[in-house]
Amino acid sequence: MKVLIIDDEKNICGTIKDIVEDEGHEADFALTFEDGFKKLKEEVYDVIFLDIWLPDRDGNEGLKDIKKYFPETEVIIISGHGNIENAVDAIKHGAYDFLEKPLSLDRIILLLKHISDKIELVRDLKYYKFDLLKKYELIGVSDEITKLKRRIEKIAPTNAWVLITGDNGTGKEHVARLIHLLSKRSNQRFVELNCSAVPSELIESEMFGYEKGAFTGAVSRKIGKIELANKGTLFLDEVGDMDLMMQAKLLRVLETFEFSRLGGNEVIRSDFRLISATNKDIEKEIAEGRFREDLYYRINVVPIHVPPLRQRKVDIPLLIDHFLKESCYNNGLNLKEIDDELMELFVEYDWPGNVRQLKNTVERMVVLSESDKLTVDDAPGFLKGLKNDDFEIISMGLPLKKAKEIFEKNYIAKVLKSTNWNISQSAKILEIERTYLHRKINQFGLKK
Ligand SMILES: Nc1ncnc2c1ncn2[C@@H]1O[C@H](COP(=O)(O)OP(=O)(O)OP(=O)(O)O)[C@@H](O)[C@H]1O
Repeated sequence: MKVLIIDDEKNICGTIKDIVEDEGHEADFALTFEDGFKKLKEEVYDVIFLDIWLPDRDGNEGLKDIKKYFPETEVIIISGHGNIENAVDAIKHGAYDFLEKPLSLDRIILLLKHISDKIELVRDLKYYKFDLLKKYELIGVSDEITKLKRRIEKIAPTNAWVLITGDNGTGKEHVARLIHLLSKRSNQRFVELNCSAVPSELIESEMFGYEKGAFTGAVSRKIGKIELANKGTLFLDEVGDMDLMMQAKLLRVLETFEFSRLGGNEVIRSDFRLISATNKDIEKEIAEGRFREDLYYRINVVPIHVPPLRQRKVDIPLLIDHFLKESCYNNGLNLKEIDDELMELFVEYDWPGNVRQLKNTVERMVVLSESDKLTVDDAPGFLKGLKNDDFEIISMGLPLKKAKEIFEKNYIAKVLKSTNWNISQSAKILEIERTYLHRKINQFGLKK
């Protein structure tokens, strides 16, 4: 650490400087506030020992200036005997602690140790947060993703409740975690409850927790997710799958922020920010009587829609690049590349399982392939369209003409492969003219 001592008594400066240096830190001193403030503008100091009685500036006023311009620097006030009230006041204005004259060697050492631990902790936390922000960065340059990023940046620092919609694997949880990380609650917990993975009889105890003996098997108290999310973010994934009885119970908590653990009487308050996600069309669920309209209006303050990957194909190469780097790094492998032909296949495909399917496909190929350059040969069948189930490549949502074309291309490729590219034989099987087959081969860009 770098320490500055501001005191008009030279021997006090000298004593503290020696102790600080003995503890392995760097120290410097100034005999006037003006001189000290000048040094602060020139160097970054972690700690300042500041005399409360200085000839050129009242210590408390000086403290306010320091905290205003250098808020991260910790200030320890040095007060004379009988000045404790002033020192206490200084703590209210942001001083870390105070030292009384005559100075105690042990106390200075202890204060230095506490501040250095604190700085290390803050630094670790910053690195940890930086890692998390990198992990949950939204990869993509499409208009859709750019708009999404802008919306997230705008709403994340507010306390507004968010409902994220989108198909499976589009990145709804990814977005929810990013909102939390960019929010003022990011130092608190992000608590996830998947409403579809938990059987409905268990969901209540997961949500509210229970007291010991609340039911058979409740051998000790369990804190529920709502309570755990106090001061943080509660993420209700697949909220559209929740049954009507649970919806009523949830709505009550969302209106009052109060609940009790199962089998308990104590009323517990929890201050959480709610982010929900669903792949269902909630308005349709409401129309069909499976979702409460009042609950929908509560949870859907800010709607966020994550579009399917097939509507933002320009993002595919970037996502591939990101997942390649990530999975090579995670598996301790050299960085692998994808050749142009394979990249074309990736971009052409419609990814019904969205980003998750793309990520899993890249990971699988990285792990299974021996070479550092991934080619069409490494691609799974559904990408090559050469597997038995040719229909697998025809994703839902395609116009019939496009679907027919994909089928035609794959079927012809398959027949050609089965005859080892004997054109006459293939044309016979397909019951078409050889010239027509040649035209199709050219049209689809088929290669042996
Ligand atoms: N834009 C993106 N950039 C980087 N990674 C992404 C992006 N979108 C999704 N992912 C990654 O893809 C995977 C699937 O995303 P996620 O689990 O958030 O989807 P989901 O919509 O919540 O899925 P489900 O509906 O099945 O719960 C995750 O590993 C996620 O980190």
